[in-house]
Amino acid sequence: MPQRRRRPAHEDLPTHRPGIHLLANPHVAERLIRSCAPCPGDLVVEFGAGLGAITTPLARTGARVLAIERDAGFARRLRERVADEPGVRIRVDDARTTPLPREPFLVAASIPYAISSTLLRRLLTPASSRLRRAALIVEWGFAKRLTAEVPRTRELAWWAARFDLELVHRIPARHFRPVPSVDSAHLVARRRPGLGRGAQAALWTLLGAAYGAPRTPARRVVPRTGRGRHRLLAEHGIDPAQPAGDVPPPRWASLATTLASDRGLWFPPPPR
Ligand SMILES: C[S@@+](CC[C@H](N)C(=O)[O-])C[C@H]1O[C@@H](n2cnc3c(N)ncnc32)[C@H](O)[C@@H]1O
Repeated sequence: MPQRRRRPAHEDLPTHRPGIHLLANPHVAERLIRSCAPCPGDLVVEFGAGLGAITTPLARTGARVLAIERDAGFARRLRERVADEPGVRIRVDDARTTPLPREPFLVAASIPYAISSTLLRRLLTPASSRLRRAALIVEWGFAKRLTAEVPRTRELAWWAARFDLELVHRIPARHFRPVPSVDSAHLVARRRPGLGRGAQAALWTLLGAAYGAPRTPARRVVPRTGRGRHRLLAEHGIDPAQPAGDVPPPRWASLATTLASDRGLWFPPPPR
């Protein structure tokens, strides 16, 4: 039987909302969802669901979808669009304050540029975050800053040490309606395995020392252990004379794992 064609979400844009750019290319949404890689039953949170350009294909993966949308008008229309998708829950709420799941979760979202930093801080900063993986559409320049080999701030370094941040591809502005003035990026954050509580505490302390005095040689920001600082740093691919602020965060994470196993050291807990 011929299927009725579902109108693309952006064609339903009721009135122009300033600063809101809906995704108009379904291939971009499909690629985003593939990189999020949900299995049936996984919980996927979508922030800023709009009219469902991502929500609808996401629901078809069999994942449980929690769609957060602040605009009640959008949420009402989205509810109609996904009425026959039992796995979708819509919550009218602000992504900056809505409670995050206590169970492990994934994220797939095209997030409003204005709240990108706030939202990523909620997802990536707390050591207690249950986020496993996030596939995001963000502003191009923001994605470049996030994925720099050596980030500019301690917080960005904290994210990059605990998550593999991959800039998958550039998304030209023409794939959105209305067309924004800048391009976007498809970004994926995958939690790096094996960084336990103690290692996270050591990492937070190392980054504090490195970013507090970025021109200081790396050997000076590392606590004394029985093993000799030069050897210890070299084992983790860090040149002891290198400025501490130039060390790529995954190397600090690797060193933190070793320091955490030293019973003579104690590190204050990282942000919860
Ligand atoms: C870039 S659009 C993306 C919409 C849809 N996901 C798409 O790809 O077409 C961002 C969406 O986030 C919503 N939004 C903006 N600020 C929000 C906030 N603080 N909390 C939740 N949703 C928000 C907007 O109403 C809009 O629907």
